[in-house]
Amino acid sequence: MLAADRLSLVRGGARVVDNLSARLEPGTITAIVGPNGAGKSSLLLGLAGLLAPASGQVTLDGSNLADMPPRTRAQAIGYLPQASDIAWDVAVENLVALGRMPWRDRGTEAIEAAIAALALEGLRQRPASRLSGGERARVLLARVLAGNPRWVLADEPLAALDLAHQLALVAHLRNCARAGQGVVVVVHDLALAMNHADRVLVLDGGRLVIDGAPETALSPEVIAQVWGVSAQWLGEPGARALASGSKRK
Ligand SMILES: Nc1ncnc2c1ncn2[C@@H]1O[C@H](COP(=O)(O)OP(=O)(O)OP(=O)(O)O)[C@@H](O)[C@H]1O
Repeated sequence: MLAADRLSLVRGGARVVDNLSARLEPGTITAIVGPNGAGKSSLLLGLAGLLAPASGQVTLDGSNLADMPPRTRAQAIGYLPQASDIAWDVAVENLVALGRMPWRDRGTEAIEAAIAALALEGLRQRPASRLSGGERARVLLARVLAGNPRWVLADEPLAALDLAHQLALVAHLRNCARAGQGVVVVVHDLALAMNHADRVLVLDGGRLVIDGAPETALSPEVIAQVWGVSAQWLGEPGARALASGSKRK
């Protein structure tokens, strides 16, 4: 269990996550959603133990993350930052292999599994600095998955992907969850959260507005309140589309 307990985070002197409590379950996919600047990325950093709490705490299976040796924490929690660039001219397969750093082993099996999961076989030898945005996103996620973390925390992993790769990645994250890993993703696409998450945390202005099943957390009332948009869900459960109307505020 990864839990935030009355967590507040401060960046640039401002409180960007405010007194937030949530208990995240392994074996599930949790989506964090909210408008721009709501504090989603900051919360993910806090949950990964990469942004120290101003107050409150984050615990992993009851232990305070802040007290955990960085290597132990990195073995347990894999973190994928939002749209990162790759500066080095390292080959894709070597970059994915860097995901084994917390373990200090070769971890060939885990690396091959990650390469296969993100369909990177054809790109193995390509210099990572010469990839498209979507390819880069897949390589960086493969690096996280190669570490076989118990928790996968990914900041907008789907944003740069085309539809086919989005669906493939969602299917892979579902497999991770089925295998017992905890998956936490920041997403902007509310339909992705509605259709594929087990649970949704809605943030606004650093505060947790609602935390619940997608149907509840992403009701038209919540969407109107948080995004200021009149919208309704169309279609069947698991294949819903959001029909948005006018901006309400
Ligand atoms: N490095 C930083 N230093 C200071 N303030 C920051 C920093 N990064 C983000 N912030 C501020 O923290 C607040 C929350 O930002 P955060 O990136 O967590 O929001 P977000 O919900 O992920 O936004 P987005 O949807 O735009 O990615 C914003 O007001 C932002 O300006």
